[in-house]
Amino acid sequence: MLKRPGLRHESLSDKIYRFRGVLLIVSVPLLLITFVLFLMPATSPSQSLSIRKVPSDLRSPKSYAVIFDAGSSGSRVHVFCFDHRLDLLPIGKDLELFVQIKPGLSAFANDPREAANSLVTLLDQAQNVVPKDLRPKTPVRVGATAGLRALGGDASDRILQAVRDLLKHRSTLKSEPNGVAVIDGTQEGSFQWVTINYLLGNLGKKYSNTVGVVDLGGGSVQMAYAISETDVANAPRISDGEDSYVKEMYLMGTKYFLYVHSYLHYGLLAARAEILKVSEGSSNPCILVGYHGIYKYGGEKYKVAASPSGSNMDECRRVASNALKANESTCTHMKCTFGGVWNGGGGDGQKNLFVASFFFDRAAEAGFADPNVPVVKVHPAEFEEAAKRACETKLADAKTIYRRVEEDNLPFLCMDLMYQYTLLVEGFGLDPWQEITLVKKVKYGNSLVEAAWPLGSAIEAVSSIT
Ligand SMILES: O=c1[nH]cnc2c1ncn2[C@@H]1O[C@H](COP(=O)(O)OP(=O)(O)O)[C@@H](O)[C@H]1O
Ligand SMILES: [Ca+2]
Repeated sequence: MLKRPGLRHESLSDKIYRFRGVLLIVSVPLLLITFVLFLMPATSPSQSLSIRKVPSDLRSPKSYAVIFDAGSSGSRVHVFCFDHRLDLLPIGKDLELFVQIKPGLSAFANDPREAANSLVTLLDQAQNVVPKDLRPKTPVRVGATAGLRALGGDASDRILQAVRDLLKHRSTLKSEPNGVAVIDGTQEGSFQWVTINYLLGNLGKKYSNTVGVVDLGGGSVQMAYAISETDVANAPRISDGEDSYVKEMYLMGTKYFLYVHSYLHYGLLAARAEILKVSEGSSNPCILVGYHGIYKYGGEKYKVAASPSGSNMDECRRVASNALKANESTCTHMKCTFGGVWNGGGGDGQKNLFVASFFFDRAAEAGFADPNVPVVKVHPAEFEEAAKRACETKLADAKTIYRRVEEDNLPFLCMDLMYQYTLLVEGFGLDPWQEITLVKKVKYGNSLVEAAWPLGSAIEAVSSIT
């Protein structure tokens, strides 16, 4: 595991004896370097964050953080307030300020100013809950996820620049050098893991007592869980430019090795496009009968046509599975999820899985999770059962049966639920009857806090203030 470059001592010549003074001078720094290398792990997981409690005398008793989540389907702002022990303090009657709007920044691809302006109401509300004197000390971050990731290049840079300008002119909060940026998927996944484990009170415990997380966004899906140090050695080497599979983190005095991977284009809304591509040119077996239209995603348009005989769960499963490329891609690692991605090796850090975002939303809309209960235990099989029911429904009837589903989403209900089942079981290799926890919010003290990555980012932002 550890690199220990040894010093070779050979007692072969008088020369060495003659130059012993020089050797002594050279060997002291060499020994020091050897000692430093000895302390470093041989495999070098990319380090992501280091969170520690800061003694109260080093900082004010309260620290605020303002985190914007520029998601692919909407923008949100979260404001948190921490005490010196890094516990959450109330903001008003809640433990966070959380406000959201739709659509996300990527919907304004051709108009960066308009994109930035869409954040104004969020910014004003966020700033208003931070006491005036603390604003210049309060970090503000804007993390854009899959929407801008997929947009890429110039368009994304221009939007981010417009957001920087907005913050500069309209806020007195503290900007960090790289505070407005597209965050990479592994960061998003690890922040999500930190959020949930922080709220559950798991940080500082052994890795085997933490929970794993899956976050199904619109554009991408992330999985993250802690693995043992011995499993780190099994992590496949990755080529330049790829994200490393393992992040090393120091949280509340404990070192964790986090397996984390983000799958771009496999968020729920992006996957619709992938599934429609599989059936391109003909009808799609996942679409509720009675629907013909266009699906727009990421600046592209896809023809959507239901099969005249209606949607069919088994055929829908086939196209969903096809879109996931679960079986066809070559897996060069011991075990893969899909698309040739290492599965992390499993283990105790994954036995409890907290599954968030669209998994929760669709389960609630399909009627097998209570939308008013923020944490619900279910089995992947329930997504399949719900898919079966949805796939047997005609669009004309769906409106009255599924009152919680937004009209635009109705034609896709069979597809969404079947995709979610396929992703969990074929993609991530879960047992259909394994218990998983759907999560929207987590109880912390007497309040509920959003189970989303911004809290992890806020914790990092305030713990680096000294
Ligand atoms: O802070 C949050 N609280 C609750 N749900 C959230 C939050 N952030 C995102 N979501 C859920 O995530 C899904 C949308 O994902 P998003 O727009 O963030 O896509 P992305 O993560 O792929 O960019 C929706 O189901 C939305 O309700
Ligand atoms: Ca998200």
